[in-house]
Amino acid sequence: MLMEVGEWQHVFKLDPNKEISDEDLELVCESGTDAILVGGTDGVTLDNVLSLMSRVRRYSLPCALEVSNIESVTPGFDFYFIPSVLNSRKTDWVVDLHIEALKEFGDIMNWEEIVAEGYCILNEDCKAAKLTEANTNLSKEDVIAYARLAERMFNLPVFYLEYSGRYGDPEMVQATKQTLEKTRLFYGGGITTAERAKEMAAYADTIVVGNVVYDNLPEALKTVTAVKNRKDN
Ligand SMILES: CC(C)=CCC/C(C)=C/CC/C(C)=C/CC/C(C)=C/CC/C(C)=C/CC/C(C)=C/CC/C(C)=C/COP(=O)(O)OP(=O)(O)O
Ligand SMILES: O=P(O)(O)OC[C@@H](O)CO
Ligand SMILES: [Mg+2]
Repeated sequence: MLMEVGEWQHVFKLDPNKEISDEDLELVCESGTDAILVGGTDGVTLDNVLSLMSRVRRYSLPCALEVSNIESVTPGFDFYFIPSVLNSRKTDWVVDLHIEALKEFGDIMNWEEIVAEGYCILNEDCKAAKLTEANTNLSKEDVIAYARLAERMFNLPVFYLEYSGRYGDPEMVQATKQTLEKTRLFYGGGITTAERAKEMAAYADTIVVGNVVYDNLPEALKTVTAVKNRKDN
């Protein structure tokens, strides 16, 4: 696991397909968050990725691309996060698109910059679940088995519990965290307040805050201090 990524506690996920003003972007990048993850499910193009990357690059924090399609991959990011949706019903989203990409980029990839993520999507209504035909009807035992698959069988550096757009079950996150030893647990979904950020950060290694940046920036900014000022920090 890359040392630096292993230290991230709080990350803002910015969607290249959404508008953000220069003033708001400055507040986000200077909030004290550990990194910016650029990614979204739909409408992600080379143009909007390049534009957002160059704007984030004015600030000194790490900037990573979470690859959602091969057309929008471009040099210039610090890291490339590569999702595999472990609970997808279609192999495209688990390995097939990855094999196609590796045939194209495999020879020139800098593996130091690559972070493979095992996604487990639990909100059936989010775009990522619909696109990937994820089986979101999972019990705690199922999720624990996916976490073990990610860590013990696939040796993935990141297991990502994704509830995008909906606040998840803290008990599920706690149980997953207790299962994992080396693999880092990312939690994302519905973190819209400092309280929620604090609650999920007590279990997940890294919390990812997305839509609230666009819906309520002052609340989004409070999630950073909520995580960074925790007693156990
Ligand atoms: C030239 C150069 C520098 C090369 C770099 C090398 C490199 C990084 C090459 C790529 C290698 C590689 C193996 C790529 C994988 C290709 C690929 C397309 C994989 C599939 C990815 C995937 C599973 C996508 C499905 C959607 C998904 C999980 C997206 C992640 C982000 C996410 C969940 C966003 C939130 O979405 P949602 O809330 O549902 O919707 P909104 O957008 O409205 O928020
Ligand atoms: O947009 P929200 O609900 O904060 O989710 C964040 C992230 O996990 C989405 O991929
Ligand atoms: Mg989003």
